[in-house]
Amino acid sequence: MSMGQEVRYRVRGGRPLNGTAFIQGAKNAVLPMIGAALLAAKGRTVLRNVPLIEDVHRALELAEHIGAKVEFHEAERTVVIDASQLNDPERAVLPADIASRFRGSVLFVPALMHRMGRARIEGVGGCNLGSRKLDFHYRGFARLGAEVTEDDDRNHINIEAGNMRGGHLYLDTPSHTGTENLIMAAVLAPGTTVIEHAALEPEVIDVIEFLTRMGAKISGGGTGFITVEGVEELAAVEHTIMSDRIDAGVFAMMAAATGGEVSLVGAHLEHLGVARWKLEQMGVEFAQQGAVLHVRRDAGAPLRPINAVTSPYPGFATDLQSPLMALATMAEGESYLHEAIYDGRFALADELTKMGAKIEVDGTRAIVHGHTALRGTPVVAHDLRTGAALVLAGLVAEGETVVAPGYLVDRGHAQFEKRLVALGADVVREGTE
Ligand SMILES: CC(=O)N[C@H]1[C@@H](OP(=O)(O)OP(=O)(O)OC[C@H]2O[C@@H](n3ccc(=O)[nH]c3=O)[C@H](O)[C@@H]2O)O[C@H](CO)[C@@H](O)[C@@H]1O
Ligand SMILES: C=C(OP(=O)(O)O)C(=O)O
Repeated sequence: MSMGQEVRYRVRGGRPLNGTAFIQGAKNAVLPMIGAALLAAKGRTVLRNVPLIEDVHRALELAEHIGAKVEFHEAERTVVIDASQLNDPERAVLPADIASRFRGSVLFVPALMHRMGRARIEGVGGCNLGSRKLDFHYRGFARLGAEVTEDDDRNHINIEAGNMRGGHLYLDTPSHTGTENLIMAAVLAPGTTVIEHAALEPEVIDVIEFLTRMGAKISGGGTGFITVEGVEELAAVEHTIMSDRIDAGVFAMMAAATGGEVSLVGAHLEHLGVARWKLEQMGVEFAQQGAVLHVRRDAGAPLRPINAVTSPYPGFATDLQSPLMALATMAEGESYLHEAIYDGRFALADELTKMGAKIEVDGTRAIVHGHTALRGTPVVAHDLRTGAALVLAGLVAEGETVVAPGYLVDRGHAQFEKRLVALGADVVREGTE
């Protein structure tokens, strides 16, 4: 990593978004798939529609660090992974300097356990959203036969895989990466594994499809009750990653905020779950035209306020709660938001307040008093979705909004500046990482 000037997004508001945007491949599908590709002891995996985001760069660095050969053909959005040489247990380490920059690093643990017999986790990152534990993951690995211990002095986690075998697992809440990680831990463990209270997110289904193509035996995806029959080995295969529903939701809300009309290539309305209905109630019009989602909002009609509570899929996605809060500042009346997944996602309220919004926060509930005119000012992206939400706010604010650190936006949105400029926005991304 070269340390240049910090990346920031400079946004000047007042232009409606119009035209066509390409929705990227899903961040939350590609990260587990890179982890899954490392389970294949022979051959080369080809992943298509890979988003050009920082989290993917970190994941590929991590894959190389543990001994995989990786090619990222960026123009083709294609990653080729050869994991045949993962045989040095000394390298079965997730070092803090890479792994603490993204949460998806924890998705490498099953491959380390199965291929190298052990895993050492020196750090796991991701967005700073309050308390985010990994206890479901570790408890599940232990029930499958691994020995999980923590270094008292440094908070490092050591996992000895030993003889893994199927087991009966459950999740306290339907954790997204928890479900993926337990499936990946079970696919090569002899015997039958049952995972109760599993996540239903479309990305989890896409990961199950990918693993199934590799030769895994998984049933019950999308039902909350998953059964895995362990197999002896998995093959390297080709897979095209589904489109990113959060990226699609952000672009739809940007079109709504600015009173524009956009075609989102690759976006699927059914993947938005409850978010679709909430946005329609606010006055956003959707039309699915085959594999293209058309979104418009009549600039002459006021945006209506909304109530939303975040919950696992198909509930309102927590990752869309931040842009919804920004959009709610533009609605005529009081909106109520309840963040039921994370206890630290309302740092955005203070940043929007700097721009002129009126938001009352009480723990994990917020009331947004709209409509308020927003004005541009320097604001802090505390996490990825806060960053995207502040860019959204900047698109309607008077004057210039400067959003930093831009790295957090780049963690999850590919070529954000280019795609927004193509829609007519005045956005400049400056600085280098
Ligand atoms: C890389 C990835 O896919 N990230 C997504 C994934 O994160 P991630 O998979 O980390 O989110 P989870 O679904 O696991 O988290 C849900 C809740 O469960 C808690 N929890 C989770 C695991 C655990 O072992 N113990 C525990 O207490 C978390 O702190 C959180 O409050 O799903 C989130 C919820 O849809 C999204 O916001 C993230 O974008
Ligand atoms: C919380 C998010 O990501 P991560 O789980 O990778 O931190 C997110 O995508 O908004």
